[in-house]
Amino acid sequence: MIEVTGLSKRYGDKRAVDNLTFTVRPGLVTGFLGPNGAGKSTTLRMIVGLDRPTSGSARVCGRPYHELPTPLHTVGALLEAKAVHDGRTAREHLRGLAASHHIPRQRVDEVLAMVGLTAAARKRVGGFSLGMGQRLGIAAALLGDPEILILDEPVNGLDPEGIQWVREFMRGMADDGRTVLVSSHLMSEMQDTADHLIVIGRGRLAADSSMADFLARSSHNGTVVRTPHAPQLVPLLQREGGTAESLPGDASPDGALLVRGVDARRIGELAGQHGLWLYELAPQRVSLQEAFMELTADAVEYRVTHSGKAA
Ligand SMILES: Nc1ncnc2c1ncn2[C@@H]1O[C@H](COP(=O)(O)OP(=O)(O)OP(=O)(O)O)[C@@H](O)[C@H]1O
Repeated sequence: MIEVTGLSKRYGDKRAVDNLTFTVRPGLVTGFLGPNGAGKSTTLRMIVGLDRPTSGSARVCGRPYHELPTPLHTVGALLEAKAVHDGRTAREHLRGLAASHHIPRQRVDEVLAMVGLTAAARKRVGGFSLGMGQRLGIAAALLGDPEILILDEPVNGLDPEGIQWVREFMRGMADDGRTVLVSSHLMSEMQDTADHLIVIGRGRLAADSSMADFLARSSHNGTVVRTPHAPQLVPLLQREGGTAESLPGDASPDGALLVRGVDARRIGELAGQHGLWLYELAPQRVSLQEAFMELTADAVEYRVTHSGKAA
């Protein structure tokens, strides 16, 4: 469990993180999203004690990071590319880390196997591809068999096979009851991976909800309905509290409607009860990208109106 309470960080006049409060629960993959410069990395760095908050607190397993007796056994973090001696091999690098944290040597070979780097254990890290470097970073995070994993952009630069691997790895960790907090710019990737979302904009909390609820709130939701009987169907939908508008850009002779507020099943029932023909009844699957853009655009607009000038 990670508990962030009233967390703020100022750099001079800049509020990089502004009064954030949220909880990251075990057993779930929690996605941490926000536009560039929103304050994600700063927040993650404060959680793992690399940056000091201006105010507020971040606790992992009930304690501030610096009070954890054995931090590597509690939190494993992959933040920005770590400083690694290029001349060392992957195994030497991990053995160094293990030794300084009193972790038995054999754990190094275990984590190398977990991330698929056994064959590269004797290669010098300087010759590693970006993807191998990411795997090595994840191996380092796993050394202490931590309850909590924090991954900042773990799929950056990975090929599709690597992305798939990270996705399955995070799912496995969450299914195992661990807490997984992951930031990513790749919305399609997050949509397939995260159970829960924390979204920030300009350092502030913009959303803290399950993936399903986050998507359900989007105005992009709706059902496309194609019917020659729109004049009869639309009042029926309105009576049920729904709205119907012409589908933008649609030029077909039957005209398509985008219906909101009444689900596809009920639309079909209404049409059937009144003998109205439907040529198409298609619920729209809103993408995380669309829902995210909508939310973060709103946050910016709100701030402009609120203060009277662009913040
Ligand atoms: N050491 C620092 N000194 C001054 N400003 C900083 C410092 N670190 C971060 N910032 C500023 O704080 C804000 C938040 O930065 P941060 O890197 O946390 O955002 P982010 O959401 O991780 O962005 P990105 O997605 O681009 O990585 C930015 O405006 C950034 O310029």
